Amino acid sequence: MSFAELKAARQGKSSYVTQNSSQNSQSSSAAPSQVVQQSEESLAPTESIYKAIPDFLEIRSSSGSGRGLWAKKACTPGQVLLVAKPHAAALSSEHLDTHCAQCFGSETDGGLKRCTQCQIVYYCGPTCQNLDWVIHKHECAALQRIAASGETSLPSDAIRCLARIMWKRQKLGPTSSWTREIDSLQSHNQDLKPAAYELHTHLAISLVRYLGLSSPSEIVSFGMVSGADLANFVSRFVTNTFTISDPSLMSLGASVSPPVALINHSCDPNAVVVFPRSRPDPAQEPLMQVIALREIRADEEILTAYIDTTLPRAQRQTTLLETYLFLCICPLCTSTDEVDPRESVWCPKGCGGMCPTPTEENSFSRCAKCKAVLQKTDEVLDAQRIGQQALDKATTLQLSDPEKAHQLTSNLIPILTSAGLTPSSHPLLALTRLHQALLISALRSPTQETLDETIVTASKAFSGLCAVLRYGHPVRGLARAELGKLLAVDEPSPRQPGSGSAAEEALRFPPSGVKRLRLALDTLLQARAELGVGFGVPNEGGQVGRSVREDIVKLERELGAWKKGVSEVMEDARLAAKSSSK
Ligand SMILES: C[S@@+](CC[C@H](N)C(=O)[O-])C[C@H]1O[C@@H](n2cnc3c(N)ncnc32)[C@H](O)[C@@H]1O
Repeated sequence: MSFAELKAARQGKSSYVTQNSSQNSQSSSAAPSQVVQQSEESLAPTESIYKAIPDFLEIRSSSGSGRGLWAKKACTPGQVLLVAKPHAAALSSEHLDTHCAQCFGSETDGGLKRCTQCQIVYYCGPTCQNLDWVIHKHECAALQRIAASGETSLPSDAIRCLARIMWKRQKLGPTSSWTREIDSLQSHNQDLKPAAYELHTHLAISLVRYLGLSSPSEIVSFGMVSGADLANFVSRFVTNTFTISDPSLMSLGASVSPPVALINHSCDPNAVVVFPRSRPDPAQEPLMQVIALREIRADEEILTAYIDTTLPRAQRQTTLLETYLFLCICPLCTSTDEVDPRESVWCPKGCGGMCPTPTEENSFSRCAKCKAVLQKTDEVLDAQRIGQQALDKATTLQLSDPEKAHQLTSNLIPILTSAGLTPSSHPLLALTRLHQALLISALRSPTQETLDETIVTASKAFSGLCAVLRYGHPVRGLARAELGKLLAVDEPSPRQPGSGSAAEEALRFPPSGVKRLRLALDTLLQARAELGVGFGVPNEGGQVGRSVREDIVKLERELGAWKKGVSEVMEDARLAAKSSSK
């Protein structure tokens, strides 16, 4: 449900206003002394083919993290560093009938038309269908083959993306710059651990089945000579694949872009990869953009985060090691700070400081500010354990059984909060964000209570995110925009005096009446500025930034009308007082 629909749903209720208005710079994880600049002469032939890389960036290699992209000149927050259309992209199965398979636009942008042959993929219209036909003609046959075989589930987005690369590779040939860029992606095929090897083998087998290959020799037509080539190809894909997201960061599918894949990882990144869809051109979308999150110095490496950096260090490192085969030594992973807000508990004495969350191995913990020792370590450990279990379960259930998922998040959040976990601490932050998403999707005809509960949850989630993500991060900007939009949905009548002291009333959150509208406006103005960084200054916050700007205009109008209403009432009162005194 959109916020506009939500606002419309709330308009059934008499509206207060309507009545009155009659209307730091981080260093790279690679050791600088080991960085080698790749001059044109020293570049391997494949490395000079990245046409998307602008002049102010260059490829350099380091012994720690291989090739990477480095800034030759200083860059500013919100600067677009790199723009690239993925070499290949595939929608995940649940979005095949809600998004265009070519430009990834959603059905809400306009009606979608189904491919009459496979009846599985959809397009915005003939333009997108024609643009995609060169690859879809193979895909269409493969999808029809799958349907005819009686298979009930479709191949995953990973398999469909891999197949799209294979067909394009077959069309363009092994010497095209497109294929050379794909072939230059890093592969970890030689160093795979058993679990990863199994995953890659499974992917390769599913791919061969989907392509309809019946003998090993058929692989030759794709420019590969052996099964080892195929294994390498799959390994390259796993190491270099990107999730395509919509402008509100909902995951839509998988993609591969060799120039963007040159960027190495940091858990405290100086850049992000987004798909802002600011002025969508069907031939160019889904368009990836790498945006600077902060000032980047000349000779500093561009680093993005491959994983969710709101997670604690151990979880981040496990994922990076399993999927990308490296041990992260970024500043966040090697920090010796006493407390990481991702793993923190409020001071037991209430001084406002934080203690590191205790662990099974080390249960001693004390406040970093006043040094008070944390006593209830078992309670914290239990809360974390059951919180993680509930989070896993609620995440799995959120689409199939949202009520059950909501029950889990509602029950667990108070337990974790009373154990003292801070809003930015894992798994409390993740549970709060999930709770917020579940509340929003259930807000069809909200009551004042459900709306206010959603606003309180959104505010807690936002404050947790602010402690762990730097200003401008798109996740933070979107959370701020969501909070502002929720505050703008309604402006309940000011609460009657008597329900609390004036001071208590002033502190109540969310506020009521015009104070709520002012807070909404203020939050949306800040969200617009923050989205402007995370989605790139020239993109003006992307699609969400655009809708925030529209909300701001409406709110300013409402506030203007409210002010006018109040001054008219005051004037009437003044005139009445004057005439009665005569
Ligand atoms: C998407 S690629 C990045 C480009 C890659 N360095 C190259 O040479 O093509 C991901 C791989 O780069 C390496 N890598 C990325 N970030 C790293 C880091 N912070 N430390 C060490 N290795 C890293 C890992 O081998 C990882 O699997």
